[in-house]
Amino acid sequence: MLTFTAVSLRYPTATIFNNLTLNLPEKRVVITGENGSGKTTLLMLAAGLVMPDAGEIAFNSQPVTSQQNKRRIGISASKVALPTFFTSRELLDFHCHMHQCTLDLTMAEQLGFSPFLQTRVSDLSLGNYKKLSLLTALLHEPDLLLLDEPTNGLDDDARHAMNAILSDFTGQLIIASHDTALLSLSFDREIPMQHIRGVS
Ligand SMILES: Nc1ncnc2c1ncn2[C@@H]1O[C@H](COP(=O)(O)OP(=O)(O)OP(=O)(O)O)[C@@H](O)[C@H]1O
Repeated sequence: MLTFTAVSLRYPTATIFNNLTLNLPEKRVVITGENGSGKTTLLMLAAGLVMPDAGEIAFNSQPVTSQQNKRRIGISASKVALPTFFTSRELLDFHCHMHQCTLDLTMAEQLGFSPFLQTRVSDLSLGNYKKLSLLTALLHEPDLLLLDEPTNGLDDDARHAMNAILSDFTGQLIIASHDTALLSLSFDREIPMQHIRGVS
């Protein structure tokens, strides 16, 4: 279960969260909202990649920044940039080394990514970069998977494959999206950002 307790975050231009308390016990959650409403920021906080000014964010009762949770959490978001100097395969090897997992290329094959494993990350097309980002979120079999607009940039075949992969995912899944129509998934809870920020 993911919990935000009295979380505040202010950027120079705006207060994004003000004393937000939010419990997410549901397995499959989709967060909706217009551009700039704070969806990505919420996921970045949940991944421990953005620090709140105040408050605590925990997964299964431990801070998301704990060593144990770093291995349990997977995130794919455009703001999480991939190192460009690796080939895709090198990056996946490195990722699995860091997360102590064995590299299984089945998902890469499902997403139609196999022909691009030897391509340098800097040279990937937008859609293939997205696939690689999704692979880095998924390969270590996280217990909490945070996906920002997971279908953005994917062609039809890859989108179907992604939906199938996510249907089989057994951990907690939190998706941020302004276009849920492209996700053929059922969710236990849909929360508009307006509501999250309104109750904060
Ligand atoms: N590092 C930052 N510094 C200052 N402001 C930021 C920073 N990151 C995000 N913001 C601002 O915070 C607000 C929320 O941004 P965020 O990216 O979380 O929205 P979003 O709902 O994911 O948007 P989109 O649907 O366009 O991806 C925006 O006004 C954005 O400009």
